[in-house]
Amino acid sequence: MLLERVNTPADIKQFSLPDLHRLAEEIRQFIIDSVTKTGGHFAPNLGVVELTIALHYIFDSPSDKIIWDVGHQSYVHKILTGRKEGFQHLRMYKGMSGFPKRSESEHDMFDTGHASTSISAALGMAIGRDLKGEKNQVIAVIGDGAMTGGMAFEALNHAGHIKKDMLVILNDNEMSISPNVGAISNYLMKLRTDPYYSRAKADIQHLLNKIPTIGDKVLKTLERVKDSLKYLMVSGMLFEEIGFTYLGPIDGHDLPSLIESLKQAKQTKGPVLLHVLTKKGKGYASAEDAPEKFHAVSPPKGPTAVKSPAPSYASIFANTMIRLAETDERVVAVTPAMLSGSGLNAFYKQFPDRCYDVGIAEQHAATLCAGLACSGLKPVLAIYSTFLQRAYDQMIHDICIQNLPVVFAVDRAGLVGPDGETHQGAFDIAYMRAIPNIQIMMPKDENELQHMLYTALRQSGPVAVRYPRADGLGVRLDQELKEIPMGKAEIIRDGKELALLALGPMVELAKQTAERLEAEGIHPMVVNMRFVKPLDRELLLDLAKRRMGIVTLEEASVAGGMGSAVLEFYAQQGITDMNVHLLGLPDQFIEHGSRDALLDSIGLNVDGIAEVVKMQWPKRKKRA
Ligand SMILES: Cc1ncc(C[n+]2csc(CCOP(=O)(O)OP(=O)(O)O)c2C)c(N)n1
Ligand SMILES: CC(=O)[C@@H](O)[C@H](O)COP(=O)(O)O
Ligand SMILES: [Mg+2]
Repeated sequence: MLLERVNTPADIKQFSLPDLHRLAEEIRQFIIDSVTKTGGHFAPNLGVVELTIALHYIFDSPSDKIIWDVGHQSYVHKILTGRKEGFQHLRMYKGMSGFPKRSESEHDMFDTGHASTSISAALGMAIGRDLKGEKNQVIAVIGDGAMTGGMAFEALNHAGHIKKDMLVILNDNEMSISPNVGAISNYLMKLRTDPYYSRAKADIQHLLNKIPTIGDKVLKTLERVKDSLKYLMVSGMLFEEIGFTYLGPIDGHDLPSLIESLKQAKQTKGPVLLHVLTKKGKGYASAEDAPEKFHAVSPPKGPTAVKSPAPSYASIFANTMIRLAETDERVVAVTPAMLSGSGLNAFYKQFPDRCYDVGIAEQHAATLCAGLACSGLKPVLAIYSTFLQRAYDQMIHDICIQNLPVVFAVDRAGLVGPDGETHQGAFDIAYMRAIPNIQIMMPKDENELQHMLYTALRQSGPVAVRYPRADGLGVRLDQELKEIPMGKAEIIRDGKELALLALGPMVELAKQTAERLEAEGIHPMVVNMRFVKPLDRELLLDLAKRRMGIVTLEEASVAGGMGSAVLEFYAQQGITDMNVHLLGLPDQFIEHGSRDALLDSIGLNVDGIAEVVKMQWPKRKKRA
């Protein structure tokens, strides 16, 4: 096995072309065998096997810097840079990350996870190199999906202007997670499929090469002729127009042309964009046929695993959206490239003109919703908590200042697990709560989610409904959707002495903890807070009147979270002697791992909460 001999990129430099082909086959099989066992991003990595081998064959990592946009396609890079063994624990707690991590390897130049950052980072490294008088290469590998992100164009705009030597490799497989969307994607299609342009370009190049050494002047003229022909044949060579040398498109699975093109790119001054055509899922038939389904795969459920009978929150969101859209034609859904992740495929099928996948463009998605609301529609922005971070100013400037009725369906709120720090939905309560006019709620289960969505669409201003990346509790779904009184909490069980104020999935945890404490003579009240903004003032004042201690529970950053809101409330009321303890996500980025392992690691479990309660209220006697 050649792969056994590869522990650093230098190990492949001496390989012959047949060796490199064999290595590609071995790596592809390694990914299939390993990732189908552990779960992880699958089709994207099968699509970049040859590209990554060619990159490490031509460039010298880590002195040459390779940045992987999104980074979900960096498994081949990790295999070639000495981390084969890490795949046994891919994305597991304390195991290898599924994304590039500077802390993991000297070959990982930039931590990624969110899309469209690689060109900016690469340009920064190119400027840094030149200021320090260094000579290394800088390469950004960005997919056609990530290229729909506005930030990518901000970087292209800057790079094309200041003309630093750098290489952008556009890995074009016509897919985002779903089929890629937008005019840029159509443009790339034209470049991909315009045989006339690529043939004529080859003919001209052949002609130029055939003419014995000719004076620079003539060569420059002929180059201009070639370029103007290029312009003529593919109108507005977008990348050339903004200052890049465009190379390609080339077959991203053909090692000789990859190697040849990378050599050419390496010798070309200024910013270069190499357009590489790949097949997402290459080498695994079902992934090639269904790259969306195989974008990421889950580990096989063990023989003993019981399939949860409960639907996922995302599926409840999607089904409720269909119900709401059927009865109100103003309801419109918008998603920034997460159609399947948000569960909206069926909605799109039923309402194709009321469902917009805008590409990886969260800022645009938010302000599009503002425009839709201004025209009297009821837009629902289906967006992951972590990706909503991209649209923070749009929330404030375009939606909340104008107090527009936009519903934010904030999915993946709380710990998402294996995707780690870049994807945990930790901060949305803190970053939304400070914005005037917005209302924020979170259901305790899937039945309450459907009622909250119904309630949110009946509000006259912006509302966020946040829910986790999880299956529901398997509770019965009410047939009739009903309005939940805004700002009204639900007392699950009364109690004495202290109250557990819980949000979302923490309500179930609070109930289990209360049962545990009963046996220890402690009888906590359990409250389903339902709302972060507005808080249930009446409830909080009553707790103060009853001299109750409080433990707040949320799967969100404690800093700025629901607990902070409770503290602020009492402070504003001049009630200064409340015993309030805040539990939630600590002031650190939460790494990858299963959600349960992560909750245990921060003590957000029955044991952890019970410990805090007994510490805070130690005086209870044990039952005789
Ligand atoms: C800002 C942001 N929005 C959404 C996502 C979710 N996401 C992860 S990969 C992906 C598609 C990327 O497509 P492309 O760049 O073409 O890579 P491919 O999977 O095709 O290799 C999306 C939308 C993300 N990582 N970051
Ligand atoms: C890399 C990326 O950002 C997406 O593929 C993300 O991992 C999807 O997350 P879900 O699996 O929660 O839909
Ligand atoms: Mg793609």
